[in-house]
Amino acid sequence: MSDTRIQLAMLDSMAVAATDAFLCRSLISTRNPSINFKNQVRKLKVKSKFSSKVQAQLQVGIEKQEHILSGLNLGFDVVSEGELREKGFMGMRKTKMVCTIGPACCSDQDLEKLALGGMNVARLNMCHNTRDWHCHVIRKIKRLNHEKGFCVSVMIDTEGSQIHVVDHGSPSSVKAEVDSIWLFTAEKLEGSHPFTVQANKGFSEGIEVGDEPVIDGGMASFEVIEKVGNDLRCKCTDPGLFLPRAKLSFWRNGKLVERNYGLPTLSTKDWADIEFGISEGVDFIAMSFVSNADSVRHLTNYLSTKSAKPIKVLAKIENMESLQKLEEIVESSDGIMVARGDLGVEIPLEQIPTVQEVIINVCRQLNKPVIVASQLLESMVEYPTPTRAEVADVSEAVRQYADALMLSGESAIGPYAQKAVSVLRMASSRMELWSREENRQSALSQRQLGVSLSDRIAEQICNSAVKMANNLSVDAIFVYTKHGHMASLLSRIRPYPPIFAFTNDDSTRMALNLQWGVIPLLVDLSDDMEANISKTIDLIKTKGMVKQGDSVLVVSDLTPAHVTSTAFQSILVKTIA
Ligand SMILES: Nc1ncnc2c1ncn2[C@@H]1O[C@H](COP(=O)(O)OP(=O)(O)OP(=O)(O)O)[C@@H](O)[C@H]1O
Ligand SMILES: CC(=O)C(=O)O
Ligand SMILES: [K+]
Ligand SMILES: [Mg+2]
Repeated sequence: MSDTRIQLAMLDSMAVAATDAFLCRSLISTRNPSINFKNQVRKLKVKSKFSSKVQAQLQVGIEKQEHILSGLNLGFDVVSEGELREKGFMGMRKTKMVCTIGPACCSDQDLEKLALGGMNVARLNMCHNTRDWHCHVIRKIKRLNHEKGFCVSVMIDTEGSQIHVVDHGSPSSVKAEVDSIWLFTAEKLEGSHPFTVQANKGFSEGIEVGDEPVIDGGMASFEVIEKVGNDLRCKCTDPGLFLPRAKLSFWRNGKLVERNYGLPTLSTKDWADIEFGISEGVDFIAMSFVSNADSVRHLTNYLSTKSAKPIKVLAKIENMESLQKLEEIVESSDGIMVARGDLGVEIPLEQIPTVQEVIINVCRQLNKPVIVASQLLESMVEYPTPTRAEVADVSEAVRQYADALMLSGESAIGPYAQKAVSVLRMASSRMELWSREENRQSALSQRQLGVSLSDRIAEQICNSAVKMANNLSVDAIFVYTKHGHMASLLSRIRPYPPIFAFTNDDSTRMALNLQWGVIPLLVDLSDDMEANISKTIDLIKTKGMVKQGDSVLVVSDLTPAHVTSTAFQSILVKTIA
């Protein structure tokens, strides 16, 4: 073929592929400046004449590549970049947001709006819907990340073994009146059976006449008046509602009947869901109804052998056993969720706020990210504004320094998902600012974190780094990190400035998404720290995001091959020239 014909053929196929963002990505992922789509096209265009249709297609390709390149050079996601431009370093939101994805927010457009609103992690609750449905959602999110420059991590949440209502004869709620008599059974009933509730198998094991079944931690209460086989005949003592999948707990003499249901933390279905999560490359698995550290370690070990990419395991604290073994569970996990929905079924509601604070503090002490979940803006499942009490609750979680806040039904089934996200965003930004001022003015030292971690050198370096960053009022902290270790140690101290975590590991980037105050950025890093620093500062400068005189504090956990001692680690303060 002649030169021109080869070029023509190349250009034609490029034109077709230009509309395919996948090619753009692969061009970029080579990070090879010689394979620059625009230059290639420009070079070829001058020599050839093409139809306007082909020209237009090429232009789409160029724009797509430039859009992606503009973020990828610095690994910035479009949301963090926009926030930095708009609000400056100190205005960046520190508290992360997790949104449960459900039928009300699963279209491409809905997901994009949530991502634009600041969703850091999308949660898929495997209790609901089909694996196929979840698969579609995960792929949509990954596509959005790739094509539109977002950085949304994916979490699946296991169903776990819990006693709940399977069928109460209605797709919505059913009222239980005082003194009405109900049959609780594990048998599946065909046809209409008023006053009958199907629960899952084994629900009545160890339950006696006189015990009190409680629905959703107090939505309605009953008394067992007769036990026939495995069925319970019950009288309603406190009227209320059965919601779909309502949770069931049993009380005796004012105390929760603690039962070993004989059910494993992970059921056969959960393991199948975990396999699904591995094959779809999720970033987090939230494990429901954890009762000891062994089950967490078991899953972690399993994932380390079965999954090519690291998947973080989050243990959900939602029953009495997990509270009793809190420290060992926190230590064994990669992070924690305060699952207040089920927790409120097992402990008196008035204990939730203090238990939440204890869990958050233990997590910070042991350097694990922590999510506060359930009912944060519950009224927004129905209404477009939250109650004042809900805003106060969200603000309290932010003041307590939770890493992340989670929406459940507010995003999954409510019509006001984006509004709920913006309420979280605004309430957290406001409280972050307030706490910072409050800490500064009253010189209140933040809760002292004791020396508690195995890597004491890195811990002390990060403690000192944050103290310096705060005292010197630097504009940002830059940390260069392989697995996110130093980034999380810095986050743990909750510094005033934001933490820009530069990593060349995509899994690290996605995992850091959950951590307080960390903006994870994907960049090529070398063994040469000086080069890494000047490269990233130059890139940020090129984008006009820093100005002369801004200062950044720099730390790193990257150890060049020729250095063997951790004493290499040091703290630098750079003023932008
Ligand atoms: N994928 C989904 N498909 C349909 N409905 C969903 C989905 N995800 C969530 N929902 C709905 O949103 C509500 C709240 O969601 P969420 O999963 O957070 O609560 P939950 O079921 O109480 O959580 P958990 O079972 O983990 O304690 C659920 O009751 C359910 O009705
Ligand atoms: C989130 C969850 O599982 C709960 O609150 O129970
Ligand atoms: K769940
Ligand atoms: Mg739960």
